[in-house]
Amino acid sequence: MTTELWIVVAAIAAIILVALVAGAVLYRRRQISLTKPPEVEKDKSGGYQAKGSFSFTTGPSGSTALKPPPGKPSGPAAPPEPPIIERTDTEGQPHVGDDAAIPRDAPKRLIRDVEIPEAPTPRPATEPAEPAEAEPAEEAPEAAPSEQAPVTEIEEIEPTEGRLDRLRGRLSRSQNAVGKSLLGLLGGGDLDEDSWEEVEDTLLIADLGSATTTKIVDRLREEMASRTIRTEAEARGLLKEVLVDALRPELDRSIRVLPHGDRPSVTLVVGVNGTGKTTTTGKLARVLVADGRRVLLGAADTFRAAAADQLQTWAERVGAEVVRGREGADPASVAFDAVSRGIELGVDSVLIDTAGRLHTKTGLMDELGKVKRVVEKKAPVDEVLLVLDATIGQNGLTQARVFADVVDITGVVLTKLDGTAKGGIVFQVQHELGVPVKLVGLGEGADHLAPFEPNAFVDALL
Ligand SMILES: Nc1nc2c(ncn2[C@@H]2O[C@H](COP(=O)(O)OP(=O)(O)OP(=O)(O)O)[C@@H](O)[C@H]2O)c(=O)[nH]1
Repeated sequence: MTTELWIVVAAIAAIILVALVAGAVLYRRRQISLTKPPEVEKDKSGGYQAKGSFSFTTGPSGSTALKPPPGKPSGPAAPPEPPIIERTDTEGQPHVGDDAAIPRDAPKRLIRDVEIPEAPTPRPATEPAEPAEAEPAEEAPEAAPSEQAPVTEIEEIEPTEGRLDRLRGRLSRSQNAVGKSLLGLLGGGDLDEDSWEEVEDTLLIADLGSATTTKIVDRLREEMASRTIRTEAEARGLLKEVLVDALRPELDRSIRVLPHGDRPSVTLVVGVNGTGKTTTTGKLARVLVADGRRVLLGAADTFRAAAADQLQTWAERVGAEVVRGREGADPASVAFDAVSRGIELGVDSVLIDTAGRLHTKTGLMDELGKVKRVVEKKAPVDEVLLVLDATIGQNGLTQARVFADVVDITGVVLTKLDGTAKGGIVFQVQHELGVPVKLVGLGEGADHLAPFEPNAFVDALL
């Protein structure tokens, strides 16, 4: 009897023990699944690092014409000592740019929409084509479907010669009005003080600014006193001469985008929001490709996701390479990667589109300075193009001054001259900063970009 009781007690104890062990195992398993986040963290940095170096390769010419990096054997084992993304924000502290306003078209995302990155793709050193395909899945999950099915149809591009002549009709009508009223005033011969005041007002209204206006009026007065101007044709001749001189035709307006033999040229495109930086970068790429150049576009506008998509579309249309970063990535790192990639691929020109930034936000301006400095660790920046919206008038000059201080602009692109712009800002920017206007945007069309030529510009004005 007692023995039986002991057996029953032992059996119950054994069952309880088994249940306890099983419970503990299950509990541990649950715990393991809960403690996965560290791996997710690892993915984050890995995904970020791999991101910048691979473009969404689109152009067939780009992938077939891959050149091995200069002086590098193509052994697969070599660890990728090419710049594994020079991360400049590893400290995890708030940094410049954090005070930025929300981009104008930023989609609102709920927390459940934010996708955790996949496992990191190892960064290959020698065959870039393969991972480039794997990248899109990781990049901006909410982005346009075009990423899945890249547009590969490459467009025919009109030759660039004589483009300003063809685009002349697109210069805004308001500019013609300025020319007309000036001709009307000067064509009458001797001018009284009221008429000179009117000339002055007309120039001021056309955004020439007071310094340039005074200079032009003084010169006109001088010339009118020493010549006989009786007809509108004579007035036109004089006015053209004076205005062209004021546009400083001696300035070097060549765009430094040709390669250096062993490395591509590097161009930074900067400016405030919405001036037309991305559009201009795309248009410039078209011009270069039309001239038989290989181009890589760097989408360092990581602030506005749509800007990178927009640039990618431009790249697809012309068959250029593109390097873009994850939304919110460090723009300096993306720009650095774009240049590294351009060197690896042996392209002729790397054009880097930067995020629009208000010149009044010092944090954003510091960030831009950083972009340039970081890029220069890889290759010198040949051209810094400041894109100015011609319709904003005087504010353009203020912007130009600040940008010139931060990144040493080498040229200005004046966009939207087809709109309500008066164009007088050309005179001011050049007069004040000594930086030439090199290109003008004359519309939203892909080929609506032209070199700036003082003669043709004044002709259009008059
Ligand atoms: N009419 C006209 N519109 C232009 C010209 N250049 C650009 N645009 C338009 O201006 C708008 C803004 O151009 P974007 O290229 O997106 O400007 P962005 O400077 O890159 O903008 P952010 O990335 O927000 O800083 C677009 O609708 C362009 O089509 C131009 O020369 N003429």
